Amino acid sequence: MQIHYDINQLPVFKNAVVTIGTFDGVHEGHKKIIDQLTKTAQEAGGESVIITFHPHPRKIVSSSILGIRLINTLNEKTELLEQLGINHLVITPFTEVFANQEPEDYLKDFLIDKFHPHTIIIGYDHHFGKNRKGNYKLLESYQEKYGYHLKEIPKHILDHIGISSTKIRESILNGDTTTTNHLLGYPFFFEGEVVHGDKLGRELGYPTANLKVQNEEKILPCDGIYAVYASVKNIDGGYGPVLKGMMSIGFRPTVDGTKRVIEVNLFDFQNDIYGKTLRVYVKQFLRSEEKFDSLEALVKKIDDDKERSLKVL
Ligand SMILES: Cc1cc2nc3c(=O)[nH]c(=O)nc-3n(C[C@H](O)[C@H](O)[C@H](O)COP(=O)(O)O)c2cc1C
Ligand SMILES: Nc1ncnc2c1ncn2[C@@H]1O[C@H](COP(=O)(O)OP(=O)(O)O)[C@@H](O)[C@H]1O
Repeated sequence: MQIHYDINQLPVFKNAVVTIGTFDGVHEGHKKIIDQLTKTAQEAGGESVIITFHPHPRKIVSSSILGIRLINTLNEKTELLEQLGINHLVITPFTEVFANQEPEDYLKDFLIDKFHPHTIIIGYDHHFGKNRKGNYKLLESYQEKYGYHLKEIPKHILDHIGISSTKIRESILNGDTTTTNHLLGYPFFFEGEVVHGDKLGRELGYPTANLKVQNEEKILPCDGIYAVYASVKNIDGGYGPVLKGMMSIGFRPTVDGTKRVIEVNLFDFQNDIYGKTLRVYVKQFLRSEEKFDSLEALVKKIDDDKERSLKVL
């Protein structure tokens, strides 16, 4: 997959079959559209092209959803799309100027001039251009003039997809790992830098890598204890072996914690990984955080968490 960040330096696409969307989560619904994209491209003897936007358009055009948290960072989305056999991913900078183009200008100056599409695959309710005035009908009316084919993604599929993204965000925030991972088609994951904590973990017999998540847009699971898989990121950007472990997110009431921390204890692991990045795959919610009367009681519960984790991992 070729990734293009500069829309003024795009190659000349061969019979481009294009679809446009944010694809947050790259979930099972998105995969249906992408299947159709790659199939159509094959039939047309052309290249499959996904046009996506960054930052998320809703951050630019809708002040009410400024705080929207995303299932994937841009890098994660790119990585997931890469696995789906698409030829080109075009990451279009979504600016106010871009958002305020007249729909006809967006069609001519952006879609036609930059992509010369053979086919545009689009949802019946897709909107574009200033005040979201552009729609499927407008694309239909220019079909002959610009000579592209148009394929509509039917309502029932789009409804399903819209519901999925919202449902996935809700389920992540509710600790419903079963729904999250089922709709995504893969375990929800995030990354954080391993930072120093209170050094109590090792005394309890459970050292925990405390994670600082850099990307403020990334949605994170609700407070609680989870069974997880995790991989340490290498300097070259690759990942080490997948390890089993358990994660605690919360305020740690037993030790009178005052800020939310995310910490992971890895099984059969002894390395110093301060400063490294850890990717965590959130497999299953185990329980909510509790306040224990003693550290012994906490450790006993963590022993039990480990046993339960090993059963589901
Ligand atoms: C699997 C697991 C479960 C935990 N459950 C709780 C809990 O229910 N209540 C709580 O106060 N702290 C809980 N903790 C947090 C511990 O109190 C924490 O690991 C300890 O304070 C060590 O912190 P440190 O890494 O900053 O040294 C849990 C930690 C882990 C790894
Ligand atoms: N099995 C393990 N799981 C998690 N971290 C480990 C493990 N073994 C060693 N470590 C290292 O120990 C650190 C955690 O020890 P801990 O006493 O909890 O200190 P801190 O309070 O700084 O997190 C981790 O950041 C990591 O570098």
